[in-house]
Amino acid sequence: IRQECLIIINYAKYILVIKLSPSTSQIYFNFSVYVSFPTIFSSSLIQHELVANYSHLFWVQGSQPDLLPYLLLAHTDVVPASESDGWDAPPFSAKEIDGFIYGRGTIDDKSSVMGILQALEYLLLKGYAPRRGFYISLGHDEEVMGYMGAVNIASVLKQRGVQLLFVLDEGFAVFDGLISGLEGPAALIGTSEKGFATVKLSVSMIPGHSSMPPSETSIGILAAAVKRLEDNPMPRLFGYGPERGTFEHLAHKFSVPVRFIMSNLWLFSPLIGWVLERKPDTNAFVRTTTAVTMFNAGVKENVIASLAEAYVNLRIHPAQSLQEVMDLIQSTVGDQRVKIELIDGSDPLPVSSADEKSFGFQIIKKTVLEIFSTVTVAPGICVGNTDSRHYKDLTSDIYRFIPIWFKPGDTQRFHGINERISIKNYEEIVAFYFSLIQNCDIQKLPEPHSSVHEL
Ligand SMILES: CCCCCCCC/C=C\CCCCCCCC(=O)NCC(=O)O
Ligand SMILES: [Zn+2]
Ligand SMILES: [Zn+2]
Repeated sequence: IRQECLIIINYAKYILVIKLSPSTSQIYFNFSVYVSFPTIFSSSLIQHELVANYSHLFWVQGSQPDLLPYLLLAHTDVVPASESDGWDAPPFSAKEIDGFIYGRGTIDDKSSVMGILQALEYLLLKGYAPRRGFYISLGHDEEVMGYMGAVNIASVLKQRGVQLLFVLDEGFAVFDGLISGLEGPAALIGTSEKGFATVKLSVSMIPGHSSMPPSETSIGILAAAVKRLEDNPMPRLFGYGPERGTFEHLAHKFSVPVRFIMSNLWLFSPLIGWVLERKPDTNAFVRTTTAVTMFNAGVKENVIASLAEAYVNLRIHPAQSLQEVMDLIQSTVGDQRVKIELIDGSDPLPVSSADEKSFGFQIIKKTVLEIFSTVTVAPGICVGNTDSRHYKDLTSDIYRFIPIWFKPGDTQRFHGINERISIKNYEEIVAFYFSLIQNCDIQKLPEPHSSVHEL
């Protein structure tokens, strides 16, 4: 396992270098996977191709071509990491501390890249031949929106006339102890994801000598605009989107007084929203979030800056549209001197099925319960964005879930410091995909209880 994790981490390291030397990281990845998964690369059931130079598409042939295929998705790139931010181990060392492997990408989502491939390798070694064919797609630029990797893979599949039964990507996880009053862990399967907007704010001004400053500078005007956005969060919308279904599903797992509140969301949504907004990870369920992520201005300490720019990254609650968010930014900033530009954005994603007849949801749920018998499974709205949104023309059912455990304090590791995965959890991830691939081989789901009763 440690060897695999080292491959994960070292691979992540090379992906980071991709901007300087893409071919090096590619060669390194190919070398790693060929060495680690020889059976996959020698199996007559598997076709592997590179898309957009660096993304990987695998087709695993099923013995029953009449069964609609599905797609397992993950990505090979990572966000940057710097040891000087306060990591307990160098972020690309894969150092093991107390049963955890530390490293950028261990949660997001190299544990899934390796987990999927490892599970497939084991299945092939056992002589397993799937009945239902499936694709594995490993994008190389998810962290910069997937416009090269996922977009091109989706377009290749579309050109080939592929229709998918469902897609399973990263996103949600198993949450334990994150919401007070909720008894036991909850596996949230993302049936949708929030929209997003990246907005650039800028102020331009004639530069001059700092000894004779104007009463307001470009930096001061922009800083005030950014502060207004932080001081005036987007409206609380808890209860108006699919997050309502999540809490309805989980209601019976809350301790008694809270259970009553959770079971009556028609009355208590504002109260629950008020409680959830107190913590950044649960606030993400409540509203469109606003994060000022970049601020650039000034070239010299004695020159009035001619240009100040800030980037604001928003994640849009499903009860709002991109246009509504842009209008609110405009009115909150309320200063004509601040130029507001939408750099990129999208509305929230459609909601996938999660009922008893939903093949993808039910198979993922069954697999989760096989591995973790004590968790409660519920649908949820993923608060981050994933490559899976580029596949929405190929299927109506997209799910976002990796069985990674998040305990208190762990959500900050996502894109943060001390990202890590326990060795035990990595084993569980391999077991999850190992089981999922076999569970997908049923022809169709058993009849739901309700229709049996009707008969
Ligand atoms: C029982 C309910 C507890 C809920 C607590 C939810 C806390 C959410 C924590 C983590 C999930 C974050 C998922 C984000 C996945 C996005 C992957 C990614 O980085 N994409 C790029 C991007 O969004 O910019
Ligand atoms: Zn990710
Ligand atoms: Zn990420």
